[in-house]
Amino acid sequence: MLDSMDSLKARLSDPDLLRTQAYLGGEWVDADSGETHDVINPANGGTLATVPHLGRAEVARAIALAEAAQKDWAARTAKERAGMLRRWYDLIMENQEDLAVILTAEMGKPLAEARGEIGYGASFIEWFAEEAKRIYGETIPGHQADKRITVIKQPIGVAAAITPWNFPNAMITRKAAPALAAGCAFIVRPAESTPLSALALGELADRAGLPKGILSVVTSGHGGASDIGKEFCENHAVRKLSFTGSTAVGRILLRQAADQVMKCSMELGGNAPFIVFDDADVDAAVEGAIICKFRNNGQTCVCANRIYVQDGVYDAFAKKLAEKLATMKVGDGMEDGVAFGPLINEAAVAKVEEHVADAVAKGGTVAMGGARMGNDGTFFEPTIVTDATSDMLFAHDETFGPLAPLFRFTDEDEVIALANDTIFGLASYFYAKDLSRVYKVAEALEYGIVGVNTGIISTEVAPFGGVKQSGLGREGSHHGIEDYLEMKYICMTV
Ligand SMILES: O=CCCCC(=O)O
Repeated sequence: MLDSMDSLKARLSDPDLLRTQAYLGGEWVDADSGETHDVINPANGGTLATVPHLGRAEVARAIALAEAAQKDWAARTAKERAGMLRRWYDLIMENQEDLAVILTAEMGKPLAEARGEIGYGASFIEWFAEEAKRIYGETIPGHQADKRITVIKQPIGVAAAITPWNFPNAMITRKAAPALAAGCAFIVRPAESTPLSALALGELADRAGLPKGILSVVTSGHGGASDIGKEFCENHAVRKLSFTGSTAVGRILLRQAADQVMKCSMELGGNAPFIVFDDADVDAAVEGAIICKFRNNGQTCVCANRIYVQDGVYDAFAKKLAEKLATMKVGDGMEDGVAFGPLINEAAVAKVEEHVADAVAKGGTVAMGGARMGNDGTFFEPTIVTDATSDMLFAHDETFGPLAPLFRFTDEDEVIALANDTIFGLASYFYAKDLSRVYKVAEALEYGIVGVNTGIISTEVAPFGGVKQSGLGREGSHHGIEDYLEMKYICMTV
């Protein structure tokens, strides 16, 4: 059982990957105040490590070091930057198992899923190492006979990021890789519950030879995020902020960043609809729903939050979903065969409980699960609520847990209106076979991402991001590097 630093170290082939100091300008440091905070294993409540609780002063130093290092980094050839990123990628893949163990220990997702996240996270580094060499400019025919116009793209400068606990590796690499490939310096404040994965990435970046100051990992505990967020937003050297997390926090950061007109990328909340039409392959839809609703135990911004099933297949879908879920094991993510780990903390469990109780009070039926499990850890049964209706909390609020509410619908226009009836617009999914329906529905859904006959939409090659209050900007794909670049137009008289 991983419930202490010693037990975690003993499980690693390379215990030096377990870093417990912040990585600031290429050095491993403690907080000026000496304060630390604990990193807890959600599967058993054990303390895995303590890491520094940095304040604004240390973060300001990281920013100054980043600013000092960035111009040299940007002046290197794209090939040089790409080579270093490629070394970082190789080291991550060589250490995939250890990184997955660290990730499972601090976050809870099953080890197989953690291995998948390490591969997914690394894929952004591989991808953007290649994209570094394709930051092309433009020539534009002059507006006068003696004019020549060219457009070049340059790194924006120092980029800062605040990342979430649910993907402690991939949400860092998806931001760091395009930033570094573009020639920016990058500082990340990882979530307070999952700093160890971030620090391990820092260790491997160091081994890959990234120049000092180009990457910093600044850790802090409860309450520290808002201080660090303020430093990121108020420090004039920071020219770009990228955030993945809740819409509520995203709004605060956007307001703060407005004072120095900082470029922002925001990957915020979702409330993904998952629609199963009568003409769908129901078995495929059940498979898709399991992956999409229960990935990371429902704790993913692109997880289905509302499952709409058409009358003709409603009962069959509900039955098959319950049968499949009944075969899947809940437990400590380090154990073999576990499909669903613990939720991240007590508050997460309380939210699922609240959504179940609210649904029951409003006429919903708990067809499966519905309760927390055991006395230790933060485990919750995979849950299905049938007879879900639009007045229930989960219709408008992301549950972020293993609760699948099944809404019944009859008509295509009706379900599109229901699916779009939210302030969010990140991911959506539907299952159908009729080709004209597929086109029509895909176009009508007001979301940045639409999965058609698939429950998995995440890949480094596609632009990930939302519309409405789900965010600004896109991550991944060839578009993902643009957020870290500025265009400069040069007008020349010849
Ligand atoms: O919660 C959001 C993390 C995004 C995970 C993904 O890339 O699929």
